[in-house]
Amino acid sequence: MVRFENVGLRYGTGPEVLRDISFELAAGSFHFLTGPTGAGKSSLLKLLTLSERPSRGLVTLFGQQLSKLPRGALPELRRRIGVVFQDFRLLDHMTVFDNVALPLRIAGTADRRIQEAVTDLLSWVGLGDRMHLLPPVLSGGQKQLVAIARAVVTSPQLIVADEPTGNIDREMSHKIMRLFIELNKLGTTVVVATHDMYLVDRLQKPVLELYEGKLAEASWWLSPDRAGRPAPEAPPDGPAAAPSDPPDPQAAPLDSRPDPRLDPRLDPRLDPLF
Ligand SMILES: Nc1ncnc2c1ncn2[C@@H]1O[C@H](COP(=O)(O)OP(=O)(O)OP(=O)(O)O)[C@@H](O)[C@H]1O
Repeated sequence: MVRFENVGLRYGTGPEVLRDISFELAAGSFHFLTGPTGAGKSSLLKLLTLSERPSRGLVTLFGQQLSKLPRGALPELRRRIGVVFQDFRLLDHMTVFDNVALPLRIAGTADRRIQEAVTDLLSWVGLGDRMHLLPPVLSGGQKQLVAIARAVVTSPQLIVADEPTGNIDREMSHKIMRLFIELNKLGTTVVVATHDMYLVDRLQKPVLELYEGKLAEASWWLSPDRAGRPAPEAPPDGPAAAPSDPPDPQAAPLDSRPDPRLDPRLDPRLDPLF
């Protein structure tokens, strides 16, 4: 689905902000992208969403090597990618319905089909009663849900989300992540950039970790320093621990977060979506 080989990126004549990036994402996989501020997460997502071209190295998307494609071929590839931007990028003068309908209208979808698809999707994300409002009257989380609905309405093969849970409360974050998990279950490949290590630890999905423009060698869902215990040996083809592993009673508490054993809503084993 996605393959990066020794990719580098520089903006203009500036220094390389991404260096020697190599990884592969299988179709239908779910990955987090983490790293400190300025590590290069958004830049990597720009490469993934074809907003930037690499300064060096090879990027292959949907089996097509980008350097071999003429610029005219990019729009067709872009239509296969749903992007959720950090700042939503909703059109404030258009209703929630029209924002979500826009990609379908651009694709020339028939009105009746648009009506059906957008209404269903907005109900699915819990905004069925907000369809005719303008974005400025929505909460941050609701805007994020609209942005996600717009990104997925065309059933893209790849969804890329930049900080989709930034500045919203825990409950809404969970709701948004559940949406991505549902879409992933339907076969969509998902990449979510986040600073929220709580979600990363809870969801137990593979992690791409960026530091100063480079990918960390081993990128698994749980780092030893976050768990307060040594990491188990990572198998070559899977995460360091099975998602179904029971919590380790000897493990140090995960900073100040609530103990999931005391709050069933936070226990991944009790939540079929986690
Ligand atoms: N358009 C641009 N022109 C020049 N430099 C840029 C541009 N966009 C990003 N950079 C630089 O690239 C580096 C990586 O930035 P990027 O936004 O990718 O990091 P990030 O990990 O997403 O950060 P954050 O977590 O704060 O969103 C930074 O040094 C930044 O200043």
